[in-house]
Amino acid sequence: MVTIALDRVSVRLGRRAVVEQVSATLTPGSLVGIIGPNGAGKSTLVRAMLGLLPTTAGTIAIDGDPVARMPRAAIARRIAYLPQGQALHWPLEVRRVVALGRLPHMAPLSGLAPADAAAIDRAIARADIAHLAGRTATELSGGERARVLLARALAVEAPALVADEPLAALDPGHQIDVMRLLADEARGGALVVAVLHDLTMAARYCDRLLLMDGGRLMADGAPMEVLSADRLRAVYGIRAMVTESEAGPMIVPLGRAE
Ligand SMILES: Nc1ncnc2c1ncn2[C@@H]1O[C@H](COP(=O)(O)OP(=O)(O)OP(=O)(O)O)[C@@H](O)[C@H]1O
Repeated sequence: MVTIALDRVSVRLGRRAVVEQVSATLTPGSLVGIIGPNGAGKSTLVRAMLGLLPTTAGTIAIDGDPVARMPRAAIARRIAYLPQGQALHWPLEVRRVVALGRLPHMAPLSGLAPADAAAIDRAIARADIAHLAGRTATELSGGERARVLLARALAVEAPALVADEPLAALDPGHQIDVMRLLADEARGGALVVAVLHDLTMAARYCDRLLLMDGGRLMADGAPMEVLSADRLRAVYGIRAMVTESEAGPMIVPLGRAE
């Protein structure tokens, strides 16, 4: 189980204040969506949570330990990370890419143990890429590559998963599969944090949404409390239909707000 506690977190990049005074406690067993317009500071916030960027003020703690003082490998074992839009540069076989997810558990220069192989198999099955396992990673489509990288993050089998735009490049069927998978991880006790742009998916599958704008946390709560038409107008500058369908909530952008 992992809890990530953010206390008045601010991050500056260069001279720009990108995240300002964000406080939230993210608890195990929940799927937390981070939403907000382009440039709102979502990726910066998640990178700070993982200790990849220093905070300029405030503190971030993982299970009470300040991230700033945790060794990188210890964080990597606690929180699996699927970065935004990551490229694959080496012509590795897909299974070997997924196997990289086991690195945080391996001693230097040691090979894969049977437990590692089993975790890799589980991740390949869950990300629905068994048919790609023998392919060369650099020769995949954008959506196939995205699922391989998700499998690599799942192979860590960490108690928390942070996924930055895990739906980008996926077709509608695989978007649903991935949201279900993230929700299942949370039902199993994991803390799952996902940066999302699809508001319907966010509303349907997330337990809680953090809405960011201009580096600030504008709303934090149950999806349909956060996603009011007024707030979507104020934050995204859109007119949107917010409604319930038999399949769950639906948020349909209708146009730019006048
Ligand atoms: N290295 C940097 N130096 C200065 N500003 C930066 C740097 N990296 C990002 N920024 C700025 O910080 C702001 C937040 O960026 P961030 O990537 O966190 O936004 P985001 O909410 O994830 O956006 P998107 O939805 O477009 O991915 C943006 O205005 C961006 O231009």
